[in-house]
Formats: sequence, structure tokens, C-alpha cells
Amino acid sequence: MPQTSPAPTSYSFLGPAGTFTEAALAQVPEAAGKTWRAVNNVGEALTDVVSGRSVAAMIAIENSVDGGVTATQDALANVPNLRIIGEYLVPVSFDLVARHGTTLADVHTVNAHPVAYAQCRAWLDAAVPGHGHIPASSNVAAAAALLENDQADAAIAPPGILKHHDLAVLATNIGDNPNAVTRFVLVASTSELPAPTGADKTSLLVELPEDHSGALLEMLEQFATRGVNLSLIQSRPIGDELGRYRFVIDADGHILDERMADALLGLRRFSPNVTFLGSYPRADKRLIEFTDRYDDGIFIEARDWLRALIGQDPA
Ligand SMILES: O=C(O)C(=O)Cc1ccccc1
Repeated sequence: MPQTSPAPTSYSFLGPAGTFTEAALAQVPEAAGKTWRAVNNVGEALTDVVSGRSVAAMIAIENSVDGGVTATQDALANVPNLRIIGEYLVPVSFDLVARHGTTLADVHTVNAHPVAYAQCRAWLDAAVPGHGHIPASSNVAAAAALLENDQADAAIAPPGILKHHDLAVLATNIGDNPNAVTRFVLVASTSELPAPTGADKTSLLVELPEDHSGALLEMLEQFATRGVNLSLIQSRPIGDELGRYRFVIDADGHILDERMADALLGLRRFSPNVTFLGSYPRADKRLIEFTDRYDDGIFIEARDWLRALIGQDPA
């Protein structure tokens, strides 16, 4: 009998326990009661998915204060055959923690995940001027390291860290923006599309054709002429030479919406490299608004009209 490997059931997330990424995974009903695998970085999470070790991975993709999580955007560009199947929002706030006995005046070096550090910079500059920063792989790893070595005097950690580590809280709510939110995506290796809900998002990576004036405008026209609104557009260096960029794009709507499908056809004709990262329900469940002339029926009628003109009556 040929051996078939069992379908994966575990979910990977940036660990250890207590991270915001874990809180995002807790929002996924399908993950309840399954094994959760704590990993050290986005690359490891995606490798788990590609290798079939995990059914899906939860990764941070954007923060309302610090912007796109570039490590995630680049990893999604470089690991093929992945699809985003869900989006989740987690409000984030940060505490400064230290080993017992440390006071704020003793703090010279701070462990922190780079995305957390970027969100607490103003507070740190005021309260701990001249401090050094040691990057950590996650918010919880930053705190855990205080008990493993004495390279740093304090760490930026999520509220609730004391449930996981015997540390002292020096300050709470040190984030520069009290309304900070991080957006996470659940990534799987599947070609199955989540069903359209009317409140969907499509994520794409698009490269521009060789340098020519108006190329960016032409890319944007693919969306504008089909009534598709963009909620995110960010450039990232492709990495092979100076001055070459890909665009990370989130567009309102689902690939099964006619206007989005038509925009994708336009992009495919125009761009040397389009990656479809997925269509999935928006975390905020906000229904997509568009004017009547971009309704599915209008696209279908136009296609049927053309077919009739060339003698290919629709069946
Ligand atoms: O999930 C975590 O806790 C992380 O360390 C990643 C992160 C960093 C900063 C804000 C949100 C998520």
C-alpha cells in the first residue's frame, strides 16, 4: 500500500506563548482545539505551511503606527504557492518590564521586537534618553531574554507578560499611539478560495514593466477603470538591483467579483509579474461600496454583447 502522509492539523504562530500573534490565532474558530506551533520568525512559519507541517500560519502584516511589516511582505513575495485565507485585527499596547529590583534609572538597553520598538520610540526617548535597542524575535521573546542573559536591562512586552515570566512592570501603556492596531493574516498552501462575502479584500504583488513614464499610473488605472478601491499600496525593493520595486496592494473586493477579475486581467496584460496572494473576508466586515456601473451584471452583459457581435452567442 502506498504511504500517504496525514493531513497537517497544526497552526504555526510567532511565539512563544503570550504574543499578539497568538491572540490573533485565538480568533480563528478552526484553530480551536488544534496544536499550535510556536515559531521564531515569519520564514519558519511559512516553511511550516509549504512543507505541509502546518495547515496554516498566522503572521503580522501591517501595523497602524509602523506601517507594513516588511519582513512579512518580502517573505510572501519570495515563497511561492501561498494564499492568505483570513485577516484578523489585534489592538496592541506595550509595557516596559525588567528583572526584579531594576528601576527606570537603571535602564540603558532595551530588548524589543523592531515593530514594537518603533511604536514606543517617543516614550523611550523621553523616559530613557540615550538608550540602546537590542532587537528580539517577538514581544514575548524580548521579555524572556531578560531572564536568560543580562545584555538588556528592560524589555518591551505585551500586557499579560507576567502570566508567562517572573518580571516586574516598570511602566504600562508606553506605546506612542493608544489606538494602535496590528493586522494579521492567516496563510495556507491551498488553491481553494474563501467564498465571497461582499466585505472582502484581495492582496496582490505587482511589478511594473521596465522603466517608462506613467507606468505607475497605468497600474493604478487597472483598478480605477473598474471601480476597484485600494486600501493599501506600498513599494518594496525587489532586491536584485537599485531602483526596482514591487508594489504590495490590497484592493477592496474578491477575485470572484467581475470588476476585480477584470482588473486582474488588465494587470496580467500590463505587468511582467503579478502574484495573487488571495481574496478573503475583511476583518472589519465592512461591506465594499461601488457605483452601479461596476456591478457584476454590467460586466457580464458587456461580455455577452461582445460574444453576440462575433457570433459566439452565450450558451
Ligand atoms: O506577535 C507579537 O507579539 C510580535 O512580537 C509581533 C508583533 C510586534 C509588534 C506588534 C504586533 C506584533
